[in-house]
Amino acid sequence: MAQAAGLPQASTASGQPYVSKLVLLGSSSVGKTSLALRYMKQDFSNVLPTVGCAFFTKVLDLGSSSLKLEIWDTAGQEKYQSVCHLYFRGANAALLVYDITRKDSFHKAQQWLEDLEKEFQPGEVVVMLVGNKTDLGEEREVTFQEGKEFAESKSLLFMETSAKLNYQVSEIFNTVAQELLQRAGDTGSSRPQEGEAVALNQEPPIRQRQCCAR
Ligand SMILES: Nc1nc2c(ncn2[C@@H]2O[C@H](COP(=O)(O)OP(=O)(O)OP(=O)(O)O)[C@@H](O)[C@H]2O)c(=O)[nH]1
Repeated sequence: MAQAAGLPQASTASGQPYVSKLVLLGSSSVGKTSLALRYMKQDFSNVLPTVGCAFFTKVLDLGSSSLKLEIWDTAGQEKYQSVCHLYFRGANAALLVYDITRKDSFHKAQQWLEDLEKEFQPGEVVVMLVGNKTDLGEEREVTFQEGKEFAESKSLLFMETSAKLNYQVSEIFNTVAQELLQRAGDTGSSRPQEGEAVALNQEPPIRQRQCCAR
């Protein structure tokens, strides 16, 4: 279904940050909450499964521009699936998270992508595939190459992370934020004019980044 209400837009007045909604999607226990907590609070601890959805905001300073990210951490448990679909309405960006030690979670991330494709027009949302738990390399079931190839085939951004070791966690959010700003037409040299509303869905589909890293 295409977006009806709540079109993904970064509305801003002069001097105000762009505002973008980012949703974390993926199977239960892949580490969505842990990635958000690591990024927001530099913390890693055993967390309880998310019920429904948790919400964080963070203002990123990206050179001459700033972006207010509203991070929506959804519950991965099957029983919350229908609720989670409500949360990704109006999203500007999505992180499709899987656990590199669980093939099933990789397949589930692919299903989430199909759901996003039903909800949004091509290129309307910045999507990054995120393979988490690289610290558990010995138990790996999804190779880096598999993740990268799938991401390339769908023109997604791709990175592997470890929330536990704080490996590439800020990078995933910063890379998505940069992509959002670029799509908002910000060149990094000027702030948007007062009252200007920038639609994030006017740009062509996502470019493949050379950001894949082990
Ligand atoms: N080894 C390792 N464990 C991790 C990592 N990230 C998360 N975990 C652990 O994985 C378990 C699940 O993490 P959560 O962050 O709750 O996962 P979630 O995807 O938010 O789960 P739901 O809320 O059920 O959707 C917890 O025990 C975390 O401590 C990581 O990078 N490495």
